[in-house]
Amino acid sequence: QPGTCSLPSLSNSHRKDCFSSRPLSTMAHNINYLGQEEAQHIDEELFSEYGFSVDQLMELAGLSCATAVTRAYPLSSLLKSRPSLLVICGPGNNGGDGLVCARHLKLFGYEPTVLYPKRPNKPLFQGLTTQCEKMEIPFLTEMPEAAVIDEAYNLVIDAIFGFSFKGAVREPFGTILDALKKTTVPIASIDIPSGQFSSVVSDPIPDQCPRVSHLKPK
Ligand SMILES: NC(=O)C1=CN([C@@H]2O[C@H](COP(=O)(O)OP(=O)(O)OC[C@H]3O[C@@H](n4cnc5c(N)ncnc54)[C@H](OP(=O)(O)O)[C@@H]3O)[C@@H](O)[C@H]2O)[C@H](O)CC1
Repeated sequence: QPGTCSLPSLSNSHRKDCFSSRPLSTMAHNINYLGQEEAQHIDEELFSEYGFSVDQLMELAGLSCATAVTRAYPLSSLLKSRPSLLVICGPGNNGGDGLVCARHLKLFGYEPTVLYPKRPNKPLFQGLTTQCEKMEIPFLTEMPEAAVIDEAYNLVIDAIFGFSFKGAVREPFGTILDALKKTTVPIASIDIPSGQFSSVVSDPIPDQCPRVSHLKPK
């Protein structure tokens, strides 16, 4: 749902300045999203009943997210001299969506940098990583401090965890989520703010605008 905005959660004026240039009246308010189990069932159905493949859905998800970023944060609206973005990718399919998103954002004229600390040993993710590298998208070796992120990047794309996150967060992602919570640049979350579905994590990444979910609203 590109452009979906939880306005009451906007407490920071800097973040607000960077939000979509579209009028707020065009944004959907009060949408109820699918829960974790429901989302996982739809996922299974798409694979088993409709014959979609993971890479097919991931490519669509990543492209949709990149397109939503171009609408919410057009190049002309960015505050820094370079169109720099930090894409943080987790170890599952949400992270794969992030790699696809980074590739398309580069094609759209942005300068994404990727942090991908835990890489699955699977051809799909290896291929997505190679494609980013071939497009000269830089990969960081460690999570920068919050102040460095605020200084260097216009926007963070949170592709850390989607609907399969559970339990207490394990390293290195605890440190990464803690640093993200201290940043003041906008964070655009792919699918859901990381940590949201956990009954253990009491403060997931703030639910900011835009949340780019490719799951249907209830
Ligand atoms: N529905 C669709 O059309 C599509 C959705 N896609 C995207 O995929 C994610 C869901 O992907 P999935 O791989 O199932 O899960 P996640 O990316 O959310 O996370 C799984 C990895 O996270 C690790 N994990 C889980 N909990 C923790 C924790 N507490 N601390 C640290 N790490 C955690 C987990 O590790 P394990 O060790 O438990 O294996 C996994 O590595 C969905 O949200 C969409 O964004 C696809 O693109 C396909 C289309």
